[in-house]
Amino acid sequence: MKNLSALSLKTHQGELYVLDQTLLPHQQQWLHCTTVTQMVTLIQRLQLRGAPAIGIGASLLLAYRATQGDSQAQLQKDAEILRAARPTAVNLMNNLDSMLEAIQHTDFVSATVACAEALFAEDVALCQLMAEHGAALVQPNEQLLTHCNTGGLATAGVGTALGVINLAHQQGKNIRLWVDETRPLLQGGRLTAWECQQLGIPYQLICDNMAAMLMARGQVDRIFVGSDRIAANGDFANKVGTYSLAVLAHYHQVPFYVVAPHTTVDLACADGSVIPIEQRNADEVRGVSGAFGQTLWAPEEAPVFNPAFDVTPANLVTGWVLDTGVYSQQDIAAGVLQQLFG
Ligand SMILES: CSC[C@H]1O[C@H](OP(=O)(O)O)[C@H](O)[C@@H]1O
Repeated sequence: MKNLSALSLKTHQGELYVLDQTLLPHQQQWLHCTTVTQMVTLIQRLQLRGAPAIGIGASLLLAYRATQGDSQAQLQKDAEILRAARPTAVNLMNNLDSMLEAIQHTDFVSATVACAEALFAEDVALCQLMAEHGAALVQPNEQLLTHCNTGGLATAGVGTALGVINLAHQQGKNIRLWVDETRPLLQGGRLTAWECQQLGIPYQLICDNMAAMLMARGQVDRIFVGSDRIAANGDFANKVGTYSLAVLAHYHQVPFYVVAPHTTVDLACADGSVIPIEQRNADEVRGVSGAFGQTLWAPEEAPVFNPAFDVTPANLVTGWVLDTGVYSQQDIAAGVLQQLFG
C-alpha cells in the first residue's frame, strides 16, 4: 500500500494507523491497526468514527490483511465481520461491497489494495466538491451552526459540513460558527472545536439546548450538518439531535442543509423509517465522556435511551449538498437521487 494521509487515518510503509478520537482534544495517539478484531473495536468505541472514515478505515484494513497473506475466503468472512461493526453509516457497507468485488479477482492482493486506495482518493475528491458547492451558498458575515463532527476527522478529505464551513472561511466570507457540543459523546465540543482551532475558524461552543435561543434571537443564518445515510426520498440519518435542530430551523425559517458524498445515499432505503438506528451503551448518557475516561453523574442504574442517530424528514431540509451539486426539495421529490445514482 502506498503512503496515505488523512487527519484520522494514515498508512506508512504498508502499515495502517488510526488516530484515537476518544482521546482528542487533549491527547493525540496513533494506534497501529493490524487485525479485523482491532478495527471492529476501534469503530465500535468511536476511536475511528465518521461515516466516510469508517468505510475507508475498514477497507484499508482488509487490503492490509490481503498483503499479509489472508485467503480470499478469510477476507470475505472479515468483510462481513466489519460490516456489522456499526449499522447506520451506509458508507461502511458500500465500501465493503466494493472491496468484496476486488477480493473476487485472481490477483486479489493487488485488486484489494488498489480498491482501498481508490476509495480513499475518491473521498478526498468528493469532500472538495461538496465544500465548493456548499461554500457558494454562504453569504458574507453569516453566523453558521453545525452539529457533531463532520470535518477531516470523519472523512479522508476536508470533511462534509465542516469542509463547507472551512472553505467559506478560507474564501474570506467572515463567517462565525456555533458548534453544538453534541451530547452524549461530545463530537462537537471535543472534535469540531479541535478542528476549528487547527483551521482558525472563529467558533463558539454551545450546549445542544442553546441552539433554539440563538435562532430565536436571529443569530443563526444557516445550518450545515452531515449524514450517515440518505434515503431515496431525501430523509436522512445523522447524529442524534439533528432532527430537533431541523425542527427548530423550520420554525425559525433558518436554511438547513445536509452535506454528504453520494456514497452516503442508500436508494435501497425508500424513506427514513427503514434506516437502522444504532442503540449505544447506556453509560454514555449516564456520564460525561472526557478524554480520560467516563465520569458518571447519573445513578449507575438509571434507565437510559441512547440512540446514536435520529432521522430528519426531507420536508425539513432546505437543500442537499452532495459532491454532484446542491438539490432542493423539488429536485428530490422529482427523483434526482434515483436519476443520479440509480
Ligand atoms: C461526515 S461524518 C457523518 C456523521 O458521522 C457521525 O457519527 P459518529 O460520530 O457516530 O460516527 C455524525 O453523525 C456525522 O454527522
